Amino acid sequence: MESENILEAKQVSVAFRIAGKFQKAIYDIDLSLKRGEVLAIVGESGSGKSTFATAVMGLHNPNQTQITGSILLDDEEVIGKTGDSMASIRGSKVGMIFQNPLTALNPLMKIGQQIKEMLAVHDVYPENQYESRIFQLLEQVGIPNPKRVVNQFPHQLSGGMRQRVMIAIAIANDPDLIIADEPTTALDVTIQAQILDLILEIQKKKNAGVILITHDLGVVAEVADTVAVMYAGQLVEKTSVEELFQNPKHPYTRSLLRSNPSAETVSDDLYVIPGSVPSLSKIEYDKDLFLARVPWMKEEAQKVISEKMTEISSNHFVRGQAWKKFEFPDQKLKGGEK
Ligand SMILES: Nc1ncnc2c1ncn2[C@@H]1O[C@H](COP(=O)(O)OP(=O)(O)OP(=O)(O)O)[C@@H](O)[C@H]1O
Repeated sequence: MESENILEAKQVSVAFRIAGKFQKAIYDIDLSLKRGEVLAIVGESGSGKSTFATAVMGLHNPNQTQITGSILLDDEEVIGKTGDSMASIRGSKVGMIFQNPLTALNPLMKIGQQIKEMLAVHDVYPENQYESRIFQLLEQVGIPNPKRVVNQFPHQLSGGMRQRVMIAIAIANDPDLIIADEPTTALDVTIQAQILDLILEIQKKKNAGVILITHDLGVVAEVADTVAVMYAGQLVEKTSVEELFQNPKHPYTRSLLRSNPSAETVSDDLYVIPGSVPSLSKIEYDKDLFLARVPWMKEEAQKVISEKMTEISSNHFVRGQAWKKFEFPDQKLKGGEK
């Protein structure tokens, strides 16, 4: 029987070998995703979102990376799998859409051939169906004139068309989980909504799970069911999209929401989080990671951040206790909110 959760990640940590020693980039990530749902992972650049996604895909170099914990994809353990055994999962159970199609696609190979290679790695479709499947996919992702496109190279297509091709490759073998890592960042604003709609259309049709990695909280509000906020390699808050926007708790989440342009913030009041995510060598988990980023947190609150996530209400998880004492400094907001 199909398991309800397509992804079940428990206590996932990833460390990279840097200058001869392993340094952790993500710590004890617990995340799960049901079929048919969209999980958004948000956080600033360097917070560890892609490192987690790459672990789910089994794409980290095993000689340079230590991964611990458990990642079940449709009940099958991914951690520890390499080579052919991982390749057979990748593509058939999980497909990934990368930020930049130009670097993800092979510049020297025709589009049709690239899709065919993906089909050939798996036994989902028999060889005599490859050609019809390629055309079916190109049509599904909205490529006009697929007959011409199969014989073209990536550089001959526009950015939006390249991203559509990458989506076709990612879904070629009908994966149950689609990971989209900033799938629209490299595209023109006008094309962004079309690509996002396409991903969601495919997701609904297949009842697939989607992990959407994005900086764009507007997109999150629109499409996500669950949101996980990451900072410096840890999850700091995880809950339903409604709860996150209506009742954010962690000081870092609240700073992120304040720093995003939205209907509620007057543009002059847009908050800028000071500093940036610390580099791996500077992350010290026995010290307060948030001090530099949320500087007005009360002194006692700064001391009580623990490393544990607690379920503060049904399905609402927050790291530490500091949120209980956190107050934003006065900021002018529309509607007189303080
Ligand atoms: N292969 C690697 N070797 C060493 N360090 C790495 C490697 N990949 C990522 N890192 C480091 O791990 C941390 C997390 O990076 P990651 O790319 O996962 O963040 P991110 O949240 O996805 O950022 P972005 O939004 O910019 O993609 C960063 O400090 C990054 O420099």
